[in-house]
Amino acid sequence: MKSIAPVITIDGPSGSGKGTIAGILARRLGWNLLDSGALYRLLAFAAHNHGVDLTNEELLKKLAAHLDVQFIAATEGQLQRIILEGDEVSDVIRTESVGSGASQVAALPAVREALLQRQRAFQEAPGLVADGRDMGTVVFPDAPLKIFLTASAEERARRRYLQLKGKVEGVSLSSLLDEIRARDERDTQRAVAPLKPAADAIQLDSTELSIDQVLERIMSEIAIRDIAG
Ligand SMILES: Nc1ncnc2c1ncn2[C@@H]1O[C@H](COP(=O)(O)OP(=O)(O)OP(=O)(O)O)[C@@H](O)[C@H]1O
Ligand SMILES: Nc1ccn([C@H]2C[C@H](O)[C@@H](COP(=O)(O)O)O2)c(=O)n1
Repeated sequence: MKSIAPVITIDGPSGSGKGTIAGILARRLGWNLLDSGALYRLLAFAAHNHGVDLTNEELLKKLAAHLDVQFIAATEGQLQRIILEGDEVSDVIRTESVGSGASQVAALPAVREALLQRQRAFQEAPGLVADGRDMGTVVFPDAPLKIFLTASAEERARRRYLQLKGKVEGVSLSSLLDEIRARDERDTQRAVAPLKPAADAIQLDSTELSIDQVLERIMSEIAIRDIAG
């Protein structure tokens, strides 16, 4: 009988630290990693390249179903790499404007449906750490550990500012805060798979916590559940 690999889901708003924590956790456990936000970002980026309007649900659904993407797992000293249609796009999909486009296409039911199986295919042995907005509520509802990671909008904007300062020209704290609030509004208010904690999720506010403190809390939940062997 095929055994089902365990999944740890980490959902939460933009800038709460999901991707950072999920990446470290996956490496520490030796598990697979699903950065589901990257799929929505890739779709928005590909739509822009192919001249597809971000409101054209029918065309976006087709594009999502045929997205030619490759995730190359992180190695010692090298972060995960993402290849779209043969080109490395790991960095270019991380801008706030691609994030905003991703948030728009993510509100379309046909797009979410088209990406569902692609996300579930990441559930392979020995286990999966999946981060996004609906990992615990929709994509992996049976996950044995679900984390809902938050932080205040001000702290998330501050973190993003520190991340982008010196790399992106003209970045400002107040515009980042506005963009984060707009994205929160769209992600929590949409009709399909809105951002919300699963009923059985552990809620973790990281506003006052360091990355190591967040990891420590999650590792203790993993130990309590005995899910990582
Ligand atoms: N607890 C923390 N304390 C301080 N900085 C943090 C913490 N967690 C994450 N960060 C930093 O905040 C920034 C945003 O984190 P990250 O990209 O992981 O957020 P995210 O929730 O995945 O965002 P998005 O959903 O937009 O991809 C990164 O620079 C990261 O190093
Ligand atoms: N499971 C997911 C993951 C992401 N999205 C949407 C909403 C986000 O604003 C956008 C970009 O995600 P990020 O890379 O910032 O995590 O994609 C979603 O709806 N569901």
